[in-house]
Amino acid sequence: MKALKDILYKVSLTSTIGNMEVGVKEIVFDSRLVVEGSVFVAVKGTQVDGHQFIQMALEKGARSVVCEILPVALKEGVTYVQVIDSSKALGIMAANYFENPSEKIKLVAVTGTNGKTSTVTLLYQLFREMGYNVGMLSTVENRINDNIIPSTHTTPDPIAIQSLIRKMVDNGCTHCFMEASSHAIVQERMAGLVLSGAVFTNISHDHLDYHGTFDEYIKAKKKLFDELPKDSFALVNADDKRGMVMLQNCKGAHQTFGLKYPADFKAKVLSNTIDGLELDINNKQIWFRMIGEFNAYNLLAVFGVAVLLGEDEDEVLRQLSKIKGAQGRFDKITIQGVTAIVDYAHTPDALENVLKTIQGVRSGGEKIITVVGCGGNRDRTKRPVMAKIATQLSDKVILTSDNPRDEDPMAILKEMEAGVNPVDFKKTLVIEDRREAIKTAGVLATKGDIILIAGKGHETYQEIKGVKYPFDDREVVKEMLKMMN
Ligand SMILES: CC(=O)N[C@H]1[C@@H](OP(=O)(O)OP(=O)(O)OC[C@H]2O[C@@H](n3ccc(=O)[nH]c3=O)[C@H](O)[C@@H]2O)O[C@H](CO)[C@@H](O)[C@@H]1O[C@H](C)C(=O)N[C@@H](C)C(=O)N[C@H](CCC(=O)O)C(=O)O
Ligand SMILES: Nc1ncnc2c1ncn2[C@@H]1O[C@H](COP(=O)(O)OP(=O)(O)OP(=O)(O)O)[C@@H](O)[C@H]1O
Ligand SMILES: N[C@H](CCC[C@H](N)C(=O)O)C(=O)O
Ligand SMILES: [Mg+2]
Repeated sequence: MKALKDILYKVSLTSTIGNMEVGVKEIVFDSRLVVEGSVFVAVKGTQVDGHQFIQMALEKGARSVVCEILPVALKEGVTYVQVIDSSKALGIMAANYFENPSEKIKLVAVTGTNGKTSTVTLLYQLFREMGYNVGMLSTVENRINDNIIPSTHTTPDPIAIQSLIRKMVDNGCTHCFMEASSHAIVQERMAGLVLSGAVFTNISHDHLDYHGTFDEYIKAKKKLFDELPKDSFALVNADDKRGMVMLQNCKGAHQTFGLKYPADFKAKVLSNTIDGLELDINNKQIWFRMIGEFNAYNLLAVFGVAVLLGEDEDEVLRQLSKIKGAQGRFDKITIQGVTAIVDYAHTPDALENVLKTIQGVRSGGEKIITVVGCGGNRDRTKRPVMAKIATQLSDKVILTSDNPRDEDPMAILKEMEAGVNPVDFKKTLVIEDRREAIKTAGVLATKGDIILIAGKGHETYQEIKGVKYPFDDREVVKEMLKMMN
């Protein structure tokens, strides 16, 4: 068992009371999960302050406490450690507890509003194809080589991150690709990790419910780059005007990718069809199975990371062209001439990109029918914007439920409807039940039409009032397309 003082190595301490040699069985930040011999870390959360639960943690057998504010009454025999920032301490303690696995692996984090899952999945698939043992932490799933570990967050809590990376190292992984959500960065879930590099995909409207303002949201992303070590790389999208902001004061090697502005990793789109993309990268013409300009960015970011990690350019491009990408991202199902696309676009920017991509690849007068909703308990400001984009860029739109969570689905739909221009009322339907909405799209479609089902991608549930009911857009689409036969 490790001693508390070793687990606190590199943590900024304010004061300590009691025996620092006390053994630590587990690090716990939720009092309900305390086991005998744990150290309880009291974290100020978004809902409650973990300091309230110190007493409960001690009753359940915690032998030491790490906190920002010491309790008024101290318990005999307990070690109390006061720190400046408990969330940060938690990350560093988790790293020490698991013996700093991120120092033994090439760890690359990807941040940005859209494209994180797509980029880390492509990286994971590419490095697997190139014969490496690889780990991945993503919204869809976590992986240690071919072993799948279900994912609960885009970026898990620090204990889960460190324990997963420990397992990766123990299983011989040389690389790990992970998503860094803005929530995770602000909440210090990334603390204690040693990164070989970080990637910035783009930034647009999302999560303002959490960050308050767009500036705060940008700052959250920038924090990842501010904290990069000297021997790492910072690879940013040169075509996103915040790309350069990420690089200000960043100690990592500055690297850029893009299609428009001068960049270290640059490409030209030669063709963009419903079957794939042809890009010119360094005077080599390569065909990829991914669709849409946004995927050109993801592919370039992946190419850049691989080259910066020392891989051979030609080999990377050869292997990348075979790869199929992440689940639920532009997933295409075609039956009887009708194409349905299931996509995780759940932000205005992503929805606009996907619809413009579909417009760009359709060959003639086919209709675009879009089924879309917005999640409950999440950023409300995006609701009217997404409805507006959907109606402006489609021939027919069915507004429906996403994950209503604790909100009234019809109230969410009203907020979406408020964004629809009067001229577009005629093409807009509101159907609360998502299955019915998807099936109605099938009824409205004729041969050649393209149906976009946006917002839930890979998700296999629909969350309503705390219950996750089984629901998979891809399965419902298959039912719908069969029904059309
Ligand atoms: C809003 C948010 O981000 N919350 C995350 C946060 O919880 P919190 O600190 O706010 O929790 P809290 O309920 O206020 O509790 C504060 C502290 O008291 C402790 N506690 C609480 C109750 C008790 O009885 N005893 C006790 O000790 C809690 O364990 C916690 O340490 O820290 C937890 C541990 O890391 C996360 O699990 C939790 O994610 C919640 C479930 C969540 O839904 N998060 C979403 C918004 C999220 O993180 N999403 C991003 C992706 C977003 C995107 O890009 O799309 C992600 O990375 O997944
Ligand atoms: N580089 C990109 N730029 C803009 N849109 C993108 C990009 N890559 C993917 N998208 C669109 O955004 C959607 C979400 O992509 P992805 O899941 O890769 O993003 P993410 O950043 O992981 O999202 P989340 O924060 O929810 O985990 C995709 O379904 C696609 O529609
Ligand atoms: N990681 C994002 C995903 C949103 C996906 C969408 N289907 C929704 O439920 O709003 C979140 O939790 O905000
Ligand atoms: Mg993701």
